[in-house]
Amino acid sequence: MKSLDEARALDAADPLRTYRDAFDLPAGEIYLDGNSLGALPRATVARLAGTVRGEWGRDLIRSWNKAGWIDAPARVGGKIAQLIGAQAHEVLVADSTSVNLFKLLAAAVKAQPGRRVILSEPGNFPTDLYVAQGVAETLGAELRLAPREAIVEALDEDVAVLLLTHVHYQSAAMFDMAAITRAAQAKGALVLWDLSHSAGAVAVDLNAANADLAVGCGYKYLNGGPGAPAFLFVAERHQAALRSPLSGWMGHAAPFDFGDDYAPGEGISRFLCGTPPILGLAALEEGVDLLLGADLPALYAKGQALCSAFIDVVEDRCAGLGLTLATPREGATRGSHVSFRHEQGWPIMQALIARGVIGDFRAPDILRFGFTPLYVGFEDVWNAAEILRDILTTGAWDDPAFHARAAVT
Ligand SMILES: Cc1ncc(COP(=O)(O)O)c(C=O)c1O
Ligand SMILES: Nc1ccccc1C(=O)C[C@H](N)C(=O)O
Repeated sequence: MKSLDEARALDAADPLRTYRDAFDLPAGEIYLDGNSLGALPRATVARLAGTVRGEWGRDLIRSWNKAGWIDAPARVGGKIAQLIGAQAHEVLVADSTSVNLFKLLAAAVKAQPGRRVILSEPGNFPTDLYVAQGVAETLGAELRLAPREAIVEALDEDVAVLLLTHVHYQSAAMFDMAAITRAAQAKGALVLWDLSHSAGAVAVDLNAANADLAVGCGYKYLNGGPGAPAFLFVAERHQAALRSPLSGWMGHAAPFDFGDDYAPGEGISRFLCGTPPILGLAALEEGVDLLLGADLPALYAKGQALCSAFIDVVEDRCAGLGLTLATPREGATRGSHVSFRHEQGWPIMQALIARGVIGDFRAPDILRFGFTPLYVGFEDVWNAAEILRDILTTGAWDDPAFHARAAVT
């Protein structure tokens, strides 16, 4: 992409262009952080008002049956299944990604008594590693880390489960899900994929890859809102054997029998724990419905094209200004965000945010830009790169206000 005119022509030809109007985005800003918190769909505002005023306010307790509240985790899970190549009854919305990691890791380790190792890579998203450490401590297992180039060789007969994030949260590098799954299964291990940066961003086909287990966030590309409930996937063939370590009543075979003894529910329902967060589920359903209405192959192609355009324009217009690409160049091997390293990454990102380009910073030196194809366009790409160039060439980032650190990055 060589000019603003070219960017505008690409937007004019974009079949997904009208989706931007489905979001309530602040005027005058370029939002490039949908990989951390997706934008607000306009329909969500009305849906939440209806759920709060009508279902909660008027129908009260009757809404568990009347408004289908009790079925929401399976219903919304079944919709997410369409985005990740799973069958409807293999996906459930529940808890947070961290809690779902705990449930599935513990279930996978417990199901294979002869195997005591959880294998992952250093630099995986922290919660994945922290939860794995907690599971290992709780079950007397061990967390083993191996760099991704050596991950296949690190698989042996001690590994119960391989835990990987499909699209890396910093570099956006994407694993070959089918190949890694095959290699792990050949050694008798299960694989748990964290799809937080994949679902709604890139084509995922869990069933085609013969995947075992997966989890993912609801508040990134699914646009479910801050703290939206997460999802989990358990392949049909594993559902009868795996048991949730969090044996709450909503995962019981007959919660409303109120018996004293736990009996796991049929199928994936056993991975529910407590009462589902209905407001969060309602918001998430709106975000997922919006995605399901879109032409998904076109959506993923646009995400790749936006990222490639940003890489090209930044490398061209910001050449010699201290940025180094930290993301794979090849579109098919990365997710829908782009990272550049710069030794002054933090103040540069604060200066960008002050100019209305909302990305984020990841320690130690990563400037991260998310390109959510439903509401980001090529003109945004061009303008964001131009503002970045201006900040770098003028040195505007070197202001005390931009050096102050915030609690949440
Ligand atoms: C790969 C990955 N896993 C998990 C999470 C978060 O999990 P939780 O929603 O439990 O905070 C994130 C982002 O926060 C993430 O990027
Ligand atoms: N849940 C959050 C709450 C506050 C700030 C960021 C997050 C993120 O989701 C970070 C994201 N997972 C990341 O890839 O960095």
